[in-house]
Amino acid sequence: MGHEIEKRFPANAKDYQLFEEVGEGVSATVYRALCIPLNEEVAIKVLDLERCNNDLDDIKREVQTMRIINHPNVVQAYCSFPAGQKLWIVMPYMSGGSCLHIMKYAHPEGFEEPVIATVLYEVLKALIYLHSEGHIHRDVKAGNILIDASGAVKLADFGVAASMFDTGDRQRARNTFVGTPCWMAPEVMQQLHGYDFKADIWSFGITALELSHGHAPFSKYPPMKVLLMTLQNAPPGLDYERDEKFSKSFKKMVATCLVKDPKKRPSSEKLLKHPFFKHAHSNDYLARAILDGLPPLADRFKTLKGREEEILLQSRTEEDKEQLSQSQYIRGISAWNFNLEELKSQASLIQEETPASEELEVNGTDYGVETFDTIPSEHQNASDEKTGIANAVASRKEELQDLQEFGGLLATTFPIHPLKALEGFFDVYEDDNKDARQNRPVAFNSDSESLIPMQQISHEVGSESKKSDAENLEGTTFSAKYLNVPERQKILSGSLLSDHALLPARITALPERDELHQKHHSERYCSGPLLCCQRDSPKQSAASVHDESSDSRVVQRKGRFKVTSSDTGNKEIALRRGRDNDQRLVREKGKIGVATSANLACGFAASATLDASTVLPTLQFILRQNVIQREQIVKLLKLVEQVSGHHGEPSDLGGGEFSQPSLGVIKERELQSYILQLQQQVDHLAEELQIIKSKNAKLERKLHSFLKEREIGEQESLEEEGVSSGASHKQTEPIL
Ligand SMILES: Nc1ncnc2c1ncn2[C@@H]1O[C@H](COP(=O)(O)OP(=O)(O)OP(=O)(O)O)[C@@H](O)[C@H]1O
Repeated sequence: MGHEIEKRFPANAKDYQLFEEVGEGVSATVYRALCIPLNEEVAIKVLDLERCNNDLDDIKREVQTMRIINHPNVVQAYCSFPAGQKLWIVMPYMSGGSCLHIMKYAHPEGFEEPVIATVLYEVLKALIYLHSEGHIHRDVKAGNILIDASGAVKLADFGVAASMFDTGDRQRARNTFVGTPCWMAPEVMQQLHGYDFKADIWSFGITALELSHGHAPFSKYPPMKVLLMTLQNAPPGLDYERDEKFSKSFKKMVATCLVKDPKKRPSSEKLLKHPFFKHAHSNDYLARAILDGLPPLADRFKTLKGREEEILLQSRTEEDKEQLSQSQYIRGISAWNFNLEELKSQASLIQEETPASEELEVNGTDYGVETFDTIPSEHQNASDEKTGIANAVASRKEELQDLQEFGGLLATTFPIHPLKALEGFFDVYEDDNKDARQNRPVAFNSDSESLIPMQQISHEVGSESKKSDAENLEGTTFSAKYLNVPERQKILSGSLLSDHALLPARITALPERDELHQKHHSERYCSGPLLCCQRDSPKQSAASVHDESSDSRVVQRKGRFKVTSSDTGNKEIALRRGRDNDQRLVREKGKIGVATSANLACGFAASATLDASTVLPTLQFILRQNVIQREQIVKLLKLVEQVSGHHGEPSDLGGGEFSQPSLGVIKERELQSYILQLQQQVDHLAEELQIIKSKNAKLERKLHSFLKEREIGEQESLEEEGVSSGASHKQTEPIL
């Protein structure tokens, strides 16, 4: 089927006519469009690769997953191709839009139970399919549940999906922090033991609550607070009194999904057997119940955006951060940004006012109640105070130094020209920008590697950028506020694709809106990768709109971490959501580059040329890198914990000062996580070995039966020959 689709849908931008914008995510804008040769309405997701903060791995994975999946409840990609600096993904047009948009537009208090049962039933079928195929969706939420005109429900957005069959580095990437905080399972947040498809079951439970109330639990809180609440509160659920309009079986179904221990959550298959889903209705019912009377999707989308902008304007004057978060939620972008100062205040908010309203969301019956106020006794040991402070200072210094060293270690590369890096991956690679490329200082030869070391690039590019790259490589520093950096730097939880990046492609001209976005760009809340970036002044940000080279400020990227530099000489490091924080060294034609693991998975030729002597150092390099990355992540997480005032280790310093776990504890944790990592690697190798062994056994059996068959065949033909020669012999005998 996939092949037929690819054949049917042309992979060329000129065969499509873009109409209105119908959706916007962190990384993409979605348009209604017409496939001209087929006269078929489609949706086109347009990603700006040059400006996209997403790893190319993520994009490739998204496209790859969308292409191979084939299920009525999952949005499949018809085809994908680059168009200019953008990547277009052509897919079925779901004219009802997302459940989130329908809800925000017409059902702000949530849907009725039969509607919820119907939607969730279909989503669960999608999850059963995905899980059976080895995929974890990792971003199940109302915003990713799409409905078409006939009421058919499909799960969309594979931007952060992972494969259970990933091995090695990719598999370890499942220890990463991916998803959207409100819907994110605790084990995904903790990153301790990795996670599996049960993470989707948690998100499914949260989505059930979202559809019931019109918003996800904790959605009005900033991300850091959401993380802490999810980890420390009892799981949210339907309240037996407050949610009395909902049936007991619904409440129970939600409660089975929202169990903190993933092992105790049911599989998607098992969940489908829950009595609640007996209340599911047909697609027709759904269309009648929630789509009848709604204006066209593009109009609804415009209205919702308008509302968001109003809130955005208000929040600018009132500094109402929660409203900002809510405004993004309304539009369907679970996108937030926050700075470390804010984290501190958020953390204090949590301590000061654990909200009664959230307690109501707790399924008080089944779960032990853990609260933020509960301080383990070891935290209260006053004698640790002095040591704690000394350790805090020493450790902070050490961390700062380590982080700086880490910055130096980031002399790894990122595809400077994403389209080129993706060449051969999409259905068609249009090198339609050759001229521009020739004039541009990029580090690609026509047939060369897509990935070249940054140092090398800095030699090859023009002198301007040579200088700045060299500077950046030399003097990379961290710039988080509490590490003595300017306040204007912010952390974004999100892969932010700035709106203005897509302005030229926009069909719907909304000058006021665009102006607004330029004006407030720096304050938009974005979801996706955690990203610490420069908070540009409106002037700077406007300049960056037109400055094609602005991306060149990114001088180093390494998984979650991105080191950038600005013209003013400020250096910054970006902390990005590590959808895939692994990188691999690729040797090809004598050059060394660092490629993300999916590059290899996608069959880049480089890996094929490796020989045994290059593999070993490469693997050692990867291992070292991973260990370093992991350590840095753990450190940064700890720093965030300190800022928030919450950590699980001794020394509550009181007096509003940061608490600081002792150096020994930190080292111990690091070692533990390292051991864990090694264990996982060993497990994996064992798994892989097992798979190879069973493949071998299969092949041996096949070979054996083949040889046997051949032997039998030979024997038979010999016998036949013997018989016939015997017969002829017999015949000739009398003659002789
Ligand atoms: N096939 C489609 N038909 C109609 N609308 C769509 C379609 N695909 C996506 N949309 C709309 O566009 C929005 C953004 O799309 P999508 O979620 O794929 O982008 P994204 O950048 O990956 O989002 P996210 O912020 O969740 O990472 C969706 O929430 C939905 O409202």
